[in-house]
Amino acid sequence: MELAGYSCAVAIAKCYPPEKLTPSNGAVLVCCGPGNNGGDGLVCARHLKLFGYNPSLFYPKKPNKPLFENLTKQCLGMELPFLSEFPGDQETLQASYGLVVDALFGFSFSPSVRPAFAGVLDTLRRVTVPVCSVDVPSGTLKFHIMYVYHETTH
Ligand SMILES: NC(=O)C1=CN([C@@H]2O[C@H](COP(=O)(O)OP(=O)(O)OC[C@H]3O[C@@H](n4cnc5c(N)ncnc54)[C@H](O)[C@@H]3O)[C@@H](O)[C@H]2O)[C@@H](O)CC1
Repeated sequence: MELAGYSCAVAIAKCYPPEKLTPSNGAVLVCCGPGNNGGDGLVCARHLKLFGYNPSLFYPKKPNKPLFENLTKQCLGMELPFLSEFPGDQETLQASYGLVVDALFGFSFSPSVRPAFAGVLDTLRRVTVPVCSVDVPSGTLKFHIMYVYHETTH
C-alpha cells in the first residue's frame, strides 16, 4: 500500500505538476473509499503534500482498523485537512481543486454503488479537471484514467 500510494503520487507529479494546476495553489481533492483503494489514497495524499501540492481528503467511511487509523493519523500529523462533507457540485469542486485523486473503489467494487457514494461518483464523472484513479476508475465510470497500480500510463 505504501508503494502503491507513493507510485500514484509520483505519476501525478509527472503528468500534472503542481505549478500547472488551476487554481494555482496546487489544491488537490483526494477521495478515499472504505477499502485498500482508499488506503492507497491516504498514502498518496501524504506524498503529494511532500511534492508541493495542497491536498485535502474526503474520507467519509473510515474503517475501524489499525491500518487505516494509522494512515489517517499520519495524514493528520502532516496537517492534511479532512473534509466533513463532499465539496458540492461540479462547479464548486472545479473552482477549488485543480485535480482529483479517485481512491474510492478498486477491484473489489461491486455494483451498484451505494447511496452514500452515488452523488460523489456522479460529480466526479462530470468534472473537467483531471481525475486520476488509483488502480481502476471507481464504479467503472469513464474518467481521465491513470492506471498506477501495475503500470503507469497517461
Ligand atoms: N490486494 C493488494 O495486494 C493491494 C491492493 N491495493 C488496492 O486495494 C484495492 C482493493 O482493495 P479492497 O479489496 O479493500 O477493495 P476496494 O478498496 O476496491 O473496495 C472495497 C470496499 O468498498 C466497499 N464497496 C464495494 N462495493 C461498493 C458499492 N457498490 N458501494 C459502496 N461501497 C462499496 C466495500 O464494502 C469495501 O469496504 C485495489 O484495487 C488496489 O487499489 C493496493 O493497496 C496495493 C496492494
